[in-house]
Amino acid sequence: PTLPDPSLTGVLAVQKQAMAAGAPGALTRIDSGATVHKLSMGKADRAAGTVMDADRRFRVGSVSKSFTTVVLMQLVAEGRLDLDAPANDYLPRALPDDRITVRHLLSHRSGLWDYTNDMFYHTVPGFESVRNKVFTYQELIDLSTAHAPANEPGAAYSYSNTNFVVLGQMIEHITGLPMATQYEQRIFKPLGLRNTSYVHPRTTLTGSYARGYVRDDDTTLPLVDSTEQTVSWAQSAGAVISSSSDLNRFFAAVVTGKLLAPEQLREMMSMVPVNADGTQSYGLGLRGRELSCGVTVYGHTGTVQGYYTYAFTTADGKRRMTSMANTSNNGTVNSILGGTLEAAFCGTDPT
Ligand SMILES: CC1(C)S[C@@H]2[C@H](NC(=O)CCCC[C@H](NC(=O)C[NH3+])C(=O)[O-])C(=O)N2[C@H]1C(=O)[O-]
Repeated sequence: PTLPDPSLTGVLAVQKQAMAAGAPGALTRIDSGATVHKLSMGKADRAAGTVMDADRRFRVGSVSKSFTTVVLMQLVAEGRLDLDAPANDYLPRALPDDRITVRHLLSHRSGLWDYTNDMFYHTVPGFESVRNKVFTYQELIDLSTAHAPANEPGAAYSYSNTNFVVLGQMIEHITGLPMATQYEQRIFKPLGLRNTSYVHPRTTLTGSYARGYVRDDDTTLPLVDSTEQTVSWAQSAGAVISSSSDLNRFFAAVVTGKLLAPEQLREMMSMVPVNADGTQSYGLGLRGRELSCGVTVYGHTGTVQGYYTYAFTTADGKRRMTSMANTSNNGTVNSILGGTLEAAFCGTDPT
């Protein structure tokens, strides 16, 4: 089906509402065939008064999970591991349950507890206590396995950062190479993603970037500048830095088979509904969203201190959109920002 034209007034209205709800700034980039739309407003740096623009780099949070999945699925294609084998076959230290498979990890069905539930129970104190910390994968996994699992392996979808920390440890254990090298050699370089990097545990962003501001649980307190952090609490689950143009190029490359062989792409895009009305689904390190105009888009969302991200593409890669608001711990902003999907793919304006 041909898509309605994007509604640029709709994107601007969503961004305006996100700022009214507390975001210092917002950006959106839509690539529709050869046409590019770049829309931004507000501030990239509150203290300096620097205005936002759509080319700035930012922390993408869990959009990183789709990058980690591509590396893992390339290893599957190379015969280095089997999706339905026990994860313990490929790890330096066994998880408590041998029944957890590689596929369970990629689809958030392992039941492994998400250690960030405890780590960030109190948002700003939790963040301040880890922002300069460097964790090993094993330290994070041990934080998780100190808790009972959320479900039996394969029995339910329960999103957990732990799954993609285990996958990062697995990839490094199998290949003997750091994730940074894998991302660079298998994705960033081949696609020419010049605004994308994995600099863990370095805390600084380079080039032109947006600063991020996390809101305190006490919303009467000022925003906290959370731009500089190691993101070591997430690593292969959330530490990639990128830009709207690079994320649009990445997801178009994924769905058009530039990075994965047909079999692995089919597996990655095999979506399972994760909400009551089936409009939200999860495949392997990939989210699916069915929109009001009947189109399903594929990509990932991200929430990291100071940054909300939506990065999605149509199945044929012809239209893709990335939007970002530079605040977090503000659910209203996050759900408002999700309105850029309807504007970009269905041409609708927010109510
Ligand atoms: C499933 C999600 C939403 S959470 C998961 C991951 N982000 C995190 O786990 C960070 C959680 C703490 C973020 C922090 N919140 C608190 O501290 C709350 N007390 C804030 O808002 O700055 C990511 O990214 N994913 C999102 C995703 O996949 O969309």
